[in-house]
Amino acid sequence: MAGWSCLVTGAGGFLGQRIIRLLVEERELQEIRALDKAFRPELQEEFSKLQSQSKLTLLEGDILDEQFMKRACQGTSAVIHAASVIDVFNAIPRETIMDVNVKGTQILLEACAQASVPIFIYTSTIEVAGPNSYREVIRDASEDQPLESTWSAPYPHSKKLAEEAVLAANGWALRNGGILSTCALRPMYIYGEGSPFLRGFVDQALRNHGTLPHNSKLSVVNPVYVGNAAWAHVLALRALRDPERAASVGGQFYYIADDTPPQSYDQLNYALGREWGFHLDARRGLPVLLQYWLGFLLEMVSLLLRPVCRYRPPFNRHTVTLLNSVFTFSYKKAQRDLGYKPLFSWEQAQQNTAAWIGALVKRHREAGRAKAR
Ligand SMILES: NC(=O)c1ccc[n+]([C@@H]2O[C@H](COP(=O)([O-])OP(=O)(O)OC[C@H]3O[C@@H](n4cnc5c(N)ncnc54)[C@H](O)[C@@H]3O)[C@@H](O)[C@H]2O)c1
Repeated sequence: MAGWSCLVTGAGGFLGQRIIRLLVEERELQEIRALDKAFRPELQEEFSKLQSQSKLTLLEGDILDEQFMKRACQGTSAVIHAASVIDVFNAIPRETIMDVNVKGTQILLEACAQASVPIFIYTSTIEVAGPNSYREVIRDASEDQPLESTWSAPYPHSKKLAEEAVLAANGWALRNGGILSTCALRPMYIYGEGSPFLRGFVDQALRNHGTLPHNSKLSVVNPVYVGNAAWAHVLALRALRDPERAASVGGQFYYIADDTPPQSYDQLNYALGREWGFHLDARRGLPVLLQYWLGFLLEMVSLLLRPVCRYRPPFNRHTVTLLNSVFTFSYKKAQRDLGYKPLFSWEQAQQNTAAWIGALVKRHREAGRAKAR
């Protein structure tokens, strides 16, 4: 398949950008279409510098726009679908999340069938597998274990439905008589330079004399560095383009982790930020059981207030569970089928991320000094 092209949705996002940066290095890739709702001017400039290596086209638009998606898919050989609305804290209306994550994925699958795009890779999430209870310990789990999120919270629910739709589309007949091959990648929590979650924690700590929140002491997770999560997408693409491997990869899902040591979310933030004087909040938090039932109470308050106003609780049962569970996964299946091996070690990932946090701290201090003048 010499001279092929790839469409990446969500290409302006945290992960999508890294996928684009790796794709430009792929030999034989003639065109990359980077699609997002909007691209920041700095990113546009950065992408324009990549243009010399392969043709990179930016497409700004909504994945819910069927005509736009049909045009975006026309003449492309593969799709990496990373666009999504991520919302753990119920900040975004449920309908928006369901629309973008589920309907958007269905529109894209249909557009691929119409335009005879033979490869579709979906960026799913570990959250489609759970955790469902903070009391259940899941360590080093693999794809053979039947794990499925039972939460009706819009983010995990929508990602689960979208993943199901993608895997069910494996084997679809394409308009040109070809066959669609699909697979889904389920990255762990992703960290690294540009992470919107990490930026939130850093901003919070900067406002709070360097104190990082310490509300997920009990969690044990194995997060993945963004460069490694992006690399897994490139390898999935190579596997589905390889006629010998496509049959075994098509219709499969893969957990994507790396060699980041299992730790709590709090410990991860501390490991990444301690160089800049950040420390964890030393205060004792509420017992998890109490947090859980308080979360339930707050959900009820939000429900009762719905006819009058929109109240967004600071936490709920789902977030308490996410932040307090032992939930770690192995990447052996991705290693076996996709040849996945992390590109970055934990030390490199930590160094890169800490350097980015350092730049945020510096910018914050400079802004403070300018204000004081
Ligand atoms: N960040 C994590 O920890 C994590 C973990 C596991 C899986 N994922 C998955 O990885 C993918 C990328 O996540 P991310 O962390 O880069 O998030 P992100 O928010 O940085 O990127 C998502 C991108 O999708 C775009 N988008 C949203 N709605 C759109 C629409 N209607 N039309 C076009 N573009 C739209 C956004 O503009 C954004 O640039 C998502 O599918 C997410 O579910 C993320």
